[in-house]
Amino acid sequence: MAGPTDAARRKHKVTVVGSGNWGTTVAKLVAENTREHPDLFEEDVQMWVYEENVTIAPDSPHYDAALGDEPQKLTKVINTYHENVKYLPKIPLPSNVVANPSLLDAVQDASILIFNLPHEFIGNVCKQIKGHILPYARGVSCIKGVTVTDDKVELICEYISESLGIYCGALSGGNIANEIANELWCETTIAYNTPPCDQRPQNGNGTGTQNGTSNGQQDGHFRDSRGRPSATELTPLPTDYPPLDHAELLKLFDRPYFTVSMVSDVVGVSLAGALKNIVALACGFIEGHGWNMTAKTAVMRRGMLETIQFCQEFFPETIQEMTFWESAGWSDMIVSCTSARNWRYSKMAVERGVSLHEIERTELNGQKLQGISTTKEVMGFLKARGVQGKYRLFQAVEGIVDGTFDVENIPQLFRS
Ligand SMILES: NC(=O)C1=CN([C@@H]2O[C@H](COP(=O)(O)OP(=O)(O)OC[C@H]3O[C@@H](n4cnc5c(N)ncnc54)[C@H](O)[C@@H]3O)[C@@H](O)[C@H]2O)C=CC1
Ligand SMILES: O=C(CO)COP(=O)(O)O
Repeated sequence: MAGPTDAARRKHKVTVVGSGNWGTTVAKLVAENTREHPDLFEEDVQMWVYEENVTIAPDSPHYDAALGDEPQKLTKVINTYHENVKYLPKIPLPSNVVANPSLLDAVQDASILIFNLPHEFIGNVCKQIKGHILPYARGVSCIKGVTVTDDKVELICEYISESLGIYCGALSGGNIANEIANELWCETTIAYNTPPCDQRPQNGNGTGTQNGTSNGQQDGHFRDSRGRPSATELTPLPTDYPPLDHAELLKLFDRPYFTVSMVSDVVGVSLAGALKNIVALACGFIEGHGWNMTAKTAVMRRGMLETIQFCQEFFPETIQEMTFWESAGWSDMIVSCTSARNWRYSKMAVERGVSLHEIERTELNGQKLQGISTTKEVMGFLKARGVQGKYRLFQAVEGIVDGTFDVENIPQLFRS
């Protein structure tokens, strides 16, 4: 059947759910791309902002003497000055990033939902938007973390898929938001298995997927990221929209300063991104204690082994070891253990002799350390199964966070 003419085509409306350091950066790069591809995407990108009041410092170019230090709504400041002065200061945003304090209004009619907020808030967000999104919306989760419910560990993209009844892929990589916002080159990984019901014939050669990403299921029924059947029926993307496959996702996310690799291993990409935050805390503790790069590489190596072990033990169905050589694997491990927030602030905690919670409260200005909750969640899951002893580095990190294990004893973990 012939598709719609260009004139009759709808375009994808893109919404970023979240506006922290990474949320705002991703909104920026995606908005640059929606401008460059008006045939595929609506130009404006909605960015849901968890509304709060901010005060503009007198040395800021946006300081208004008439208002002085009177608090202003963050959304209003972003839409007026095109800058997220709290979570991504000094980075000009394209004017087509539209900050929206209403979650339901921001997601309304969006066919592409980019979830990008600390993982502890995703449950509440999904509860609020369930039933208020397009049934055929598609998601990409940029969130690094897991959800642990009823003694089960779930990938964030899986959780989103199941609670909203939509397909959701995962974006993760060695990505420091401030560097990418400053357009310093890096790469990332997107795992997205185009649902069979969305696949369109392309150039007469069958489906439009690359890299053999089809999950092999043709009836429109929803399968989770591990290929398991679910009772939920996935609503196909209507054919008057442009297709949404790897080629279109590259057009949405890839920038000259942000190189995207598309893969199919949603489990590996998601878990590598979540678990490296535990290892990053360990590296910060190590360095805060006075050890240096050689000690950190030992911890990174051990952390990667425990990460792969965790994936193989609990998610054996689709895990692909090559994923750990993608940006989502070793690149993220290295950058997180040498220059990201979980490393930086756990180092500071040891240097100052205060708890990580205290550092998060006093130093991060509203930003979150995902490693703290991920350690607790993952260890809770391992303990419920009685296998915590097989994950000695993760266990030690939990002990250090709780004050029951001394950083000094980390080398003992490496002695058989
Ligand atoms: N910042 C970075 O360099 C990178 C972050 N990530 C991941 O991106 C995800 C999002 O992190 P960031 O954007 O950096 O966040 P952030 O840590 O910079 O900011 C925290 C955000 O949480 C929001 N918030 C606070 N309370 C909330 C509530 N009750 N409900 C909903 N939102 C609330 C704040 O408004 C703010 O937008 C995380 O999973 C992180 O691991 C991934 C790659 C790079
Ligand atoms: O995921 C990240 C690096 O790839 C960012 O990590 P932090 O949250 O520790 O800054």
